[in-house]
Amino acid sequence: MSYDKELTAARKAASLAASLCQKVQKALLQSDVQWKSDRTPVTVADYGSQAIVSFVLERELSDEPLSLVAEEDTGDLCKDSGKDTLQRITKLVNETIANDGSYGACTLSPEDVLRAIDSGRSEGGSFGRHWVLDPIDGTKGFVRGDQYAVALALLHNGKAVLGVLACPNLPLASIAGNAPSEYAVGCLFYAQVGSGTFMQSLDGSSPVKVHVSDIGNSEDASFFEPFEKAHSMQELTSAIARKLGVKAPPVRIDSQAKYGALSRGDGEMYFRFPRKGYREKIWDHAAGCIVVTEAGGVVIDAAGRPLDFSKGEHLDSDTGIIATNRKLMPSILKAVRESLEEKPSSC
Ligand SMILES: Nc1ncnc2c1ncn2[C@@H]1O[C@H](COP(=O)(O)OS(=O)(=O)O)[C@@H](OP(=O)(O)O)[C@H]1O
Ligand SMILES: [Mg+2]
Repeated sequence: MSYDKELTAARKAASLAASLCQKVQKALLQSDVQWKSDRTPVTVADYGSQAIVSFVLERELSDEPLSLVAEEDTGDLCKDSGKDTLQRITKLVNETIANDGSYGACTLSPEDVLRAIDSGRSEGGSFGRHWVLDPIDGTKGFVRGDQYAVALALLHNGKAVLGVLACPNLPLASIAGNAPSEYAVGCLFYAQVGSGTFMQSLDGSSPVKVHVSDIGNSEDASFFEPFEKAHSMQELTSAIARKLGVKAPPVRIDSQAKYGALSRGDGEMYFRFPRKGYREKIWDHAAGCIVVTEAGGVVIDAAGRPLDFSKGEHLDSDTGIIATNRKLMPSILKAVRESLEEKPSSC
């Protein structure tokens, strides 16, 4: 089955959302950042990005009802204190649509923007088609001025069948070895089941097919992990790396830009071990997972199982996530198992 039409719409949606995010990040105002009840930040760009993606998918795929599982909702924007923020988001969304030019004189009202954001309230599940969106993955990185991604995937009967990652600050050339890059930035990765993974620049260069690294000796391999210490146990990942004889220091970058970088061979492994009790969300992995697997890689949990996106908004894995190439996976799983057995149970 082909998802060409859906992929074209997803690339357009993620690219437009990324351009809104770039504009906000360049001149971020203090009032653009708010804190959610789970003590994570949300910005006008997270909301604007979600509204744009929902708008573009509705417009481009109008022959099917949109089911969207997305991170943000309008709870805080509907309060009186959210009115100015909603005006700012509406302006950003309309400017982005006008700049694109393909939707004529279309202008969204604040109510249209609220509706577009709230169309992301679907619960997903194992039947039918569900879009999965993180409008800004790595909001902390976004606020810091670092890496972030717009991550959009389509699930069909519980499986990710296409994924798009827009990474506005990721250099087009390899970031291997954490080397500061003088190259242009702004990458769009996309994959469709059975068709491989491609990367192009966000400003529209011709796509190139990408492939994960084929290094099979872990001593020559390097690994990615979350930038934020609170998102993964760095003492555990360094123990795993020691067992594998990895010499290179960890490459710590925010968001699913890690999956994108891995898919083109900038590094060989991505280790993610949240602390006990944290439940992973499908929008933090669905797009990245298909981008890596279609590039020849593997993404599994620490128990060796493929990620299951069919259970609603959460992944049922609570053991950690590993992405790598096929050659390295067996030795990594062994090192992970041993390191988890040695780990103090308080972690
Ligand atoms: N405690 C904890 N443990 C693990 N993961 C968490 C945790 N808290 C948040 N999150 C989720 O992490 C998303 C950011 O992605 P990363 O962890 O890969 O990036 S980072 O380098 O740490 O910033 C981040 O995505 P966004 O909220 O979209 O930014 C969260 O979904
Ligand atoms: Mg987010």
